[in-house]
Amino acid sequence: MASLWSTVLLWGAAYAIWRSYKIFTALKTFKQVPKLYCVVDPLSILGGFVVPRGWWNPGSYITWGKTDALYARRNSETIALIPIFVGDAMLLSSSPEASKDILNEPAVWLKPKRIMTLDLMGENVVTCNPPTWRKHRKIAAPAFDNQTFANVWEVVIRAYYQMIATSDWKSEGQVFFTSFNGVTTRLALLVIAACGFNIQIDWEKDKAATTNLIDETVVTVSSHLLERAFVPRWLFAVLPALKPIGKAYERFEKFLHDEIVAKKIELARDIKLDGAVSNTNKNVFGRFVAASEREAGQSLDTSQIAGNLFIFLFAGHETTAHSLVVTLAFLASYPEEQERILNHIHSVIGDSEPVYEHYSALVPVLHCFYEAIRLYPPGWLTMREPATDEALQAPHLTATGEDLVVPKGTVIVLDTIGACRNPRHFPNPDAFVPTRWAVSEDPAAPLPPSMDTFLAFSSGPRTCLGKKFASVEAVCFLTLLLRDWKVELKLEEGETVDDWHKRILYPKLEMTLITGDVPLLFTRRVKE
Ligand code: HEM
Repeated sequence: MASLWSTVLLWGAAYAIWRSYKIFTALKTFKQVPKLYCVVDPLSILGGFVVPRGWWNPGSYITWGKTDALYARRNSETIALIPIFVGDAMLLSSSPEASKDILNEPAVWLKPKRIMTLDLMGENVVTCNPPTWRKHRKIAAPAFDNQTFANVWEVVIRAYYQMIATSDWKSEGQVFFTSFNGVTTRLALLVIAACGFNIQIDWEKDKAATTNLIDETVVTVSSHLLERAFVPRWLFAVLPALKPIGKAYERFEKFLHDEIVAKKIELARDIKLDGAVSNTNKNVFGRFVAASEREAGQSLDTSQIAGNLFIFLFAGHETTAHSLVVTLAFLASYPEEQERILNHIHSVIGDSEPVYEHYSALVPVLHCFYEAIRLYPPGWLTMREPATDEALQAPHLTATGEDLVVPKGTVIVLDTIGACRNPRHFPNPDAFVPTRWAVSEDPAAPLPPSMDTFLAFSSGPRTCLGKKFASVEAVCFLTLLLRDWKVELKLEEGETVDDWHKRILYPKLEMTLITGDVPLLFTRRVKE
């Protein structure tokens, strides 16, 4: 027994000396920036799930409502997080300029290994680094073009009319949803399934067994990514609660592989017939496989194509759904903004149905979406690490004003919440002001924020591939919904709009940022 104790003590002492050395080195390395001590690396599984949030865990500092004070109080837009017991020191920055410089050089500032957990069905454009990333991006980018966006518009219109034909919306003039999140989640799923994979799912669950199975599979796969990414695979075969998730993933992967093989055969047949690889598919899936086949010698294999298609499902579903529900929550909170947008919608579409050609004229609707994403960015952080020691320079980046030297392999967390509420770039940062995105006719008025330093869709060569996909979806849905329905909050007795926001919109920071259930009241507008 005594020898067990002495072994434990010996190992404990060795660990303590090693940790002290690591902490000492980190303090020396990051001398230009303020420090924040934490129990464990806040972005590790331990930091995220085991150590509860609180002052003892700086996970809570990267959380809601704290970031402005975090940086302002320390007079620095970068902070070093120093874990005492487990993990490596990392930097946290809300500097839009430094983020822009980092994101502009994807071959220098790499995505860290921990992001690779999203390689669930194969290597893909989101997770890999240059030079492999260039190959994925070159093939994926053409799949997101005007033909795809026009298809997104058509699919949203179809989904909207299916939605308002359901019993929920048929009641006398007013509809109250205790959680509108379910509605936007269904919309985003239908759109990504149809435009991404050519899977046509109806708004209401189909009675036919085959359609229902596809619907269930897509819903299960897209809503259990966190478990699939972090829970060991063998547990999906053992634990009853995880078995249906494991099965859905297997089904979906098989479905993707079968479809890819079928598409490749179809394309090969087309080449034989007219010598060209078809590019007439409206959905991302068909365009993606065709783009890959055109890259003779550089094409992606079946698992890489499946990996990319799967990641589009993840990237395009929850993000868009939550952004839409938050936009509606803000428009319900600011009736005068809603009225302004409604007048604009009428001025653009008149009495006709909105068509994709209206999209660019509906830019004030898009600005509401941008402003909601600025305040509640679904991609709430971005991580990078330099391939070699790198120096960064930006206003207020460090407390001393010196350059920030980031040693090779150090993770820098680009704090999107902090950057999107940075008062130097967004005056009155916590307020919902969609007009800040518009170019004013008054030459003396400030310019709208630059897209290069707006991090909600990231920026630079790796900017979100689905930015316009999501924007078209949002503008079309908001245009239809606001044209036909007035959206309002239902405040509790004595509650202010601010109180409602704190109660309802307080977000959870998981793989993406999501709010609590958003209750909204819709009143049918009377046609004049
Ligand atoms: C409101 C909706 C969306 C938001 C806020 C959003 C945000 C982001 C952000 C912040 C990134 C950068 C991630 C990083 O570098 O770590 C990103 C990348 C990406 N997004 Fe989106 N996204 C949205 C919708 C979509 C949609 C609809 C799709 C596809 C259908 C999509 C596909 C992608 C892809 C493929 C990348 C990786 C690009 C690359 O690394 O080259 N996103 N998105």
